[in-house]
Amino acid sequence: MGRMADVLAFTKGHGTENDFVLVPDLDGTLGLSPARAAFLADRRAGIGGDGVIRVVPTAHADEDDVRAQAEQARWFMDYRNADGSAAEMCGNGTRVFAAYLRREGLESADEFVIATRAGAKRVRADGDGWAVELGPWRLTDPAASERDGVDALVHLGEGDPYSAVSVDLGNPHTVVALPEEVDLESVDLSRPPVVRPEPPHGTNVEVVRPIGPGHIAMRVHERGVGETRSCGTGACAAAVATSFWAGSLDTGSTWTVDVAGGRLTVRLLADHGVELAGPAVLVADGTLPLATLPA
Ligand SMILES: N[C@@H](CCC[C@H](N)C(=O)O)C(=O)O
Repeated sequence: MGRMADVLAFTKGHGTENDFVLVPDLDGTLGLSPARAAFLADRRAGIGGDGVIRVVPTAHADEDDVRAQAEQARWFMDYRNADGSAAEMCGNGTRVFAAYLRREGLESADEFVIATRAGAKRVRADGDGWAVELGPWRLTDPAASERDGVDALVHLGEGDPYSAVSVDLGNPHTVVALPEEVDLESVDLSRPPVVRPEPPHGTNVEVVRPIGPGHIAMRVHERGVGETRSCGTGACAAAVATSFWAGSLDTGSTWTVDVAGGRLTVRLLADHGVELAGPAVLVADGTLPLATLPA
């Protein structure tokens, strides 16, 4: 499987409607330039997705620190955002990647480790879906955050900026504390949020509304994409930030996180560990003539 002489095989999948185009590159010879990734993610001219995942043996990864994970993890999730940029991590992507590896017989166990740019991550089958350990999380600026729970201001559309805290999940997140009087649905995520101080590598912005004990709703603007219907690392960052603001980063606490595309479960673990659980759906398979792809 993978590539026949002149076609590219792909699978379309999603996790809570955060959708991906998976392309197998089982011998590590597929060139996936930013332009190619962006073409595959294009919803009009290409296949369409929030991201593109190249499925490649860890031993064939370009990056030294990814190849160093080869002893633990046979397969590397090479994740690209819809604009073609590489991202360190994608929580929903890890579950869809795991479902793909199992369906294709590339992994056979119910629990295994995958390689990512943010380090090796353990995935396990969890009912109909998959769970993944995404930690360790860390506050990006512990000194500022611990002073008053805020280390950034986020401008969303017109009006005053909102207070936020930045959480690193391997990729960057800025979680906005939405004032009670502001309706989550009214927030303008049609344009990229402006974050100050400006994060050096950009950031994903989550806007969070508490629903009840251990329950939040979230919308997200993803770096390299735009507003998406879910973000797994974003859900973890939102649960961490909400716990932090509440002053109770209790190990073992479980959060239900409602996103536009469904529901995720986040569990805070010891030593800044965090587990994300939720569905992983493989929707369709197809092929594309290689000649239609940009170089
Ligand atoms: N949707 C993902 C995150 C994908 C990467 C992100 N856009 C970034 O650039 O960091 C998730 O489920 O975590």
